[in-house]
Amino acid sequence: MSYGRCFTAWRAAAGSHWDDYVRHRFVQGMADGTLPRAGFLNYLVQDYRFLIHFSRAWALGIVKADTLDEMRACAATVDALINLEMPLHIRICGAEGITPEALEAAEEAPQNLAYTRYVLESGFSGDFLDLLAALAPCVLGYGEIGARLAQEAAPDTPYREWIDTYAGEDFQRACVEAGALIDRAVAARLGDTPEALPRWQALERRFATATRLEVAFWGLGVA
Ligand SMILES: Cc1ncc(C[n+]2csc(CCO)c2C)c(N)n1
Repeated sequence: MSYGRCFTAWRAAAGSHWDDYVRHRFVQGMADGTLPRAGFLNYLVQDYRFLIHFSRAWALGIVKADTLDEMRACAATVDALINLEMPLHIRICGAEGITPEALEAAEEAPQNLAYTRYVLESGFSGDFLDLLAALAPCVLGYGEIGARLAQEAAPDTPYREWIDTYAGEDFQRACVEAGALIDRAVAARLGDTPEALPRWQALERRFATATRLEVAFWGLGVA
């Protein structure tokens, strides 16, 4: 599965941080079923707050966009996050005995603070491309993880629902669209050979930083 030209280049520039993210012990534990449930639940509770901030970050994308096409893509992601992913999270947590009140009351972990505020800050002080570079590892990394685990995971892993969500057609299509949005946005602002510009390295660095923050976030779920 290809998520576009910029993603392919930024992922390569992130070097070993990318593999640390998509092949993290947490991910491998979901694949073989050995990830302890308590760790997964701690991750889920933190992820609830994370998704609220990411909804805000995509909404900031609407503010920072230059064209209706870009605004529409960001608005569609905000809608999917708030009206599809958040209710799913609340349902999965509910099935585990975690009430919406408990989700609301949970204290935000430093790893969560660092990552979500880094992404929001990228958008506040930067432009649309800075924001997209900071947002990209989240969407496209989970797309890559879902697609791989759908092939490699143990048939009886208790994390099958999580894997199927991110491996599924709907989410994979959203990843292809996010990759295409990034490619279009970069081409419109930086032209056809963006790799030659100093700006490109700053975007690569932002992508790599967000990737490192994803690695730290998995740490919330493993002892
Ligand atoms: C720590 C963490 N990283 C990535 C995701 C996945 N994710 C978060 S928002 C979104 C949709 C558009 O950005 C997706 C796919 C997650 N749930 N938690």
